[in-house]
Amino acid sequence: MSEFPVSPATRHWHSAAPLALELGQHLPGYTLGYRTWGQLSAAGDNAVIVCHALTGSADAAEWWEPLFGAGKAIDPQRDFIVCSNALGSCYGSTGPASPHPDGGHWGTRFPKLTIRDQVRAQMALADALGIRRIKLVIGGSMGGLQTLEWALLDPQRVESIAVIAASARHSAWCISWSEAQRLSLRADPKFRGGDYPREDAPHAGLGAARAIAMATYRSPASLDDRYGRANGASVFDVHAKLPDDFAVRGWMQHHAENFVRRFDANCYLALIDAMDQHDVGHGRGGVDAALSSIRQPALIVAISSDGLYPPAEQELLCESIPGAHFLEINSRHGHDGFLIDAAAMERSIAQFRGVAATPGHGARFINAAEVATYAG
Ligand SMILES: CC(=O)SCCNC(=O)CCNC(=O)[C@H](O)C(C)(C)COP(=O)(O)OP(=O)(O)OC[C@H]1O[C@@H](n2cnc3c(N)ncnc32)[C@H](O)[C@@H]1OP(=O)(O)O
Ligand SMILES: N[C@@H](CCO)C(=O)O
Repeated sequence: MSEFPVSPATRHWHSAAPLALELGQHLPGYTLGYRTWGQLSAAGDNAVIVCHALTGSADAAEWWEPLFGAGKAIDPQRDFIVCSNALGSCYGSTGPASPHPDGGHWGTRFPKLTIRDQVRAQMALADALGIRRIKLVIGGSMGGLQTLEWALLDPQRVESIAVIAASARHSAWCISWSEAQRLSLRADPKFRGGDYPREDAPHAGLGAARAIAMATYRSPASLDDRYGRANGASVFDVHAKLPDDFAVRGWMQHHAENFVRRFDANCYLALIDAMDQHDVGHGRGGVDAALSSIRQPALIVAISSDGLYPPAEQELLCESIPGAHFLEINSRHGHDGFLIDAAAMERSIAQFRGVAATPGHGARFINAAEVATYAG
């Protein structure tokens, strides 16, 4: 069982069958922590799969609360909703922090994963739950990368996808930020090449990596609104003792300190490595060939201020996936807008699913043909 904060509602499914991994190794059985909401229909055809972001968990109804509920885009009265913790993470699923079959933890023995491996594990869980048709796969950020792979790996079962704040392949920009985080983590002498004792983990390095990531998840306007000099005294932390105790420093330190209590360093590396490997075109004749083979209705959502996966990357997805719809959320919060401003896309997702008439407030909803002329 995980020492990290797994909600009591999380259930655990164990596969005794090994998982052959894309990069050549295998897992000799694995566990996925997962949660469900609603009832699976007798025909097994009303599933919705929710895929979480890098540090998320199976608790989708909590971190994506604005999308969930009666009459909402994701409705437990209509849908059988499944969210599983990603393989490689530490909220109930097998990852580097999990026990190794031969004793101790997997740690540096954990094999290299890809986004496709994570999705294949989720597909096996869907099989075990008796799911025959999936009405929608939806996810943001890492969850969006998984959603694209779901469409390509399980085309017979997946009926539609909603891909949010994601890209066809990880950009050099994203990979460079991952590397800055790896360098910070590895610079902590307590990291010890990944073979750190559980009770003396590299918290300084992991916290620094999270602080770097937090800046990339927001936008200049978002941080300035909250902590900028125009806000006068609020530029300084409420607990400021020194003239340079800027509030934004306090915010970053707070996130760094919180994160090391809820995440494992090797799991973090496993997940960012998997994200950096992401390329839907790999082994499929290139990005355009892969995307143009997607036959399911697709909703591609961009966050207007996302500097990490900028809207141009979602426009590219939309241009290559036949008939895809492009939606831009007006959010000042950058990449994290898909969490912080989730309410702004709820009606549009409902409309895409055919359960609401209008796209709602705070979002533009345009057809693929219009993307070429879309000026932001
Ligand atoms: C088991 C799990 O937790 S995993 C499942 C949930 N987590 C996820 O899905 C991961 C993704 N989540 C996130 O990245 C974030 O939580 C978000 C994006 C959803 C929410 O972001 P926001 O609500 O905007 O929070 P924000 O980044 O402003 O941080 C607020 C925190 O910073 C603190 N803070 C803000 N300014 C300062 C400051 N100057 N000094 C110190 N602390 C500060 C606040 O007190 C608050 O603390 P709290 O979270 O302990 O209550
Ligand atoms: N803030 C989110 C988004 C990362 O893409 C997370 O930590 O999972």
